[in-house]
Amino acid sequence: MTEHNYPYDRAADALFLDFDGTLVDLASEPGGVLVSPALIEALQRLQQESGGAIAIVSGRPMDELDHFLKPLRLPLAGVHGAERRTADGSVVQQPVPDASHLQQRLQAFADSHGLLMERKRGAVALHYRHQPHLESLCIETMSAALQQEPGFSMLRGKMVVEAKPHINKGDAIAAFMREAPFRGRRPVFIGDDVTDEAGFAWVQSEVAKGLGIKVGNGATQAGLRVDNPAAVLSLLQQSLTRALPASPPLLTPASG
Ligand SMILES: O=P(O)(O)OC[C@H]1O[C@H](O[C@H]2O[C@H](CO)[C@@H](O)[C@H](O)[C@H]2O)[C@H](O)[C@@H](O)[C@@H]1O
Repeated sequence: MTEHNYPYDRAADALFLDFDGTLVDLASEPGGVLVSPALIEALQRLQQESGGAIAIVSGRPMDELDHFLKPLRLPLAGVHGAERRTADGSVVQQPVPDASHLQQRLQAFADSHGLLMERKRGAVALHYRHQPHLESLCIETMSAALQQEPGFSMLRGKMVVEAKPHINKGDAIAAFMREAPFRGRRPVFIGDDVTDEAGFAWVQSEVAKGLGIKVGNGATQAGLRVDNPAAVLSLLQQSLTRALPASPPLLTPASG
């Protein structure tokens, strides 16, 4: 890997990180993810040594991200960008449609099928990890419910189907990139899921000229690929300790 395509340079780049499946391994329940002290330490040092140009961009609400990442207070985008905390600590809430009817309707469906439903501000997630055979039914039910509820987009993730406002992770990263200390840097986004493709598309656009790094298998438009959250942590740790370039084995071309 040459210096030119070095995957992340803390002095010159702005780093955007997805949470589930990227920084932490997926768990059977949303509350069950484990955050290692080594990850907290790496993120803390990166925040200090990158001039604060690091943010988490997640489908989760920001209060959950704060909970899992405590004692860190990082810039955050939650609910796929519907809410953001900027580097100076200001909170920006995007206007979102009222999700209460949708949540009510889906709660009845979830209860009757023993599914887990997550309520978020302006969004709702229907999890079928414990009942994968109900995937099609969940997608059909969400799709039908959204016919009655304009203002939401349907988004499929890992064992989950979500309704969220018409905003995506690309919009959230673009908003950070208009602000200090991100402005003027090259955006690098690391993510693992279909929900991260909008982020890859934006960072690799002609406007942003950045880099997307996909975690794990699956089709992607990201330029590079890394194996799993453990390898992401190694990449973050390497970027703290090594001069350019980092050792190549962690990253491979994503090729589709
Ligand atoms: O954008 P992300 O940070 O990747 O968040 C996406 C969704 O992550 C969570 O669900 C996923 O992780 C759970 C814990 O590992 C897992 O049980 C579930 O099957 C996954 O879909 C979270 O619960 C959602 O709200 C996020 O949108």
